[in-house]
Amino acid sequence: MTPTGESGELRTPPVAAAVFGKRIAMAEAFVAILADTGISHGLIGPREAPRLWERHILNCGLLHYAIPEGESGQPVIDVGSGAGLPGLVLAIARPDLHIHLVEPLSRRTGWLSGVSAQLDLDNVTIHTARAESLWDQLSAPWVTARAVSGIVQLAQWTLPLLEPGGSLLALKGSRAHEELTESRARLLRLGAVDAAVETFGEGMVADPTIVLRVTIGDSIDRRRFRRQAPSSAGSARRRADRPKSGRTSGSSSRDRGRRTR
Ligand SMILES: C[S@@+](CC[C@H](N)C(=O)[O-])C[C@H]1O[C@@H](n2cnc3c(N)ncnc32)[C@H](O)[C@@H]1O
Repeated sequence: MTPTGESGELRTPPVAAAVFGKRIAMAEAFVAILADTGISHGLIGPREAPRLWERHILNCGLLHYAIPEGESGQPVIDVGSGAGLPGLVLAIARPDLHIHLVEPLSRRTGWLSGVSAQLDLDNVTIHTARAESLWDQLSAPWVTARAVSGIVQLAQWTLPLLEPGGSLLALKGSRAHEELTESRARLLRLGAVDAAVETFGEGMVADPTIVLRVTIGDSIDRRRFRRQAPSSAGSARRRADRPKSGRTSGSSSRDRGRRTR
C-alpha cells in the first residue's frame, strides 16, 4: 500500500520516477485526479484511493516496457479504458506513442476527455465505441486491455484491430498461466500464431505486471470473427434488422465480413 503523508496525500513511490521519467509530475497529477473525480464520478472505487500507485498506476505503467520504441506516433489501441487504465497511463509514460482509448460508455469518455485536456496530453484520441464496431476504422500494431473480459472473448473483440504481426497485450493477475493453458487452442483457432505470459517490473515492484500477449500472423480471416463473435450491439442490430417472419435478408454478417487481411 502506498504510504500517505500526515495530511493523507499519496506519496509517490521512488520507483515511479524510473517508470515515468520526465513525465513523473504528469503521472502524479493523474493520481490526484483519480483520487478526486475518478472516485466521485464512480470510475474507481473509494477503497482504491490508498493503493492507486501500486495497484493501478505502476501496474499499468510497467506495461510500456512491452512496447518497443519505434517511430514517433506509433498507434496503440486501448480497449475498455474505463478510468484510463492502462491507456492514459501509457500516454503519460510514452509520449512517442499515440493512444486510442476505446470505451463505449459516454459518461466515461466524457471524463477521459476532460482528464486528457487537464493533463495537456496531445497523444490521445478518444472513441466512444465498442472495440468490435471499429474493426473497419482503426488498426494498430498493439492493442492493450485490462479487466475487460476473459482472453478468448477479448481476442474475438480485438484481434481484427491488429495490423499483421501485431499483438494484444492483456494485463492479467496471477491466474494468467492457467487462463492461457485453458484458452490456447481457441486462440490459435482465431488466428493467433503465438500466445505467452510475460512479466515486467521484477525487482522493481512487489507485484510485477503480468501480461498475456497474443500475437497474430500476417493475416487473419475477419469473416470468422463476424460469424463467431457478434457483439451484443451487433446481435441486437441484426435482431432488429431481421424480418418478423424469420430468415434474414439483405446484407448478412457474412456479406459484410468479406474483406480478408
Ligand atoms: C471492469 S472495466 C475496466 C476498466 C479499466 N480497463 C481498468 O482496468 O480499470 C471494463 C471496461 O470495459 C468496457 N467494455 C466492455 N466491453 C467492451 C467492448 N466490447 N469494447 C470496448 N470496451 C468495452 C466497459 O465499458 C468498462 O469500462
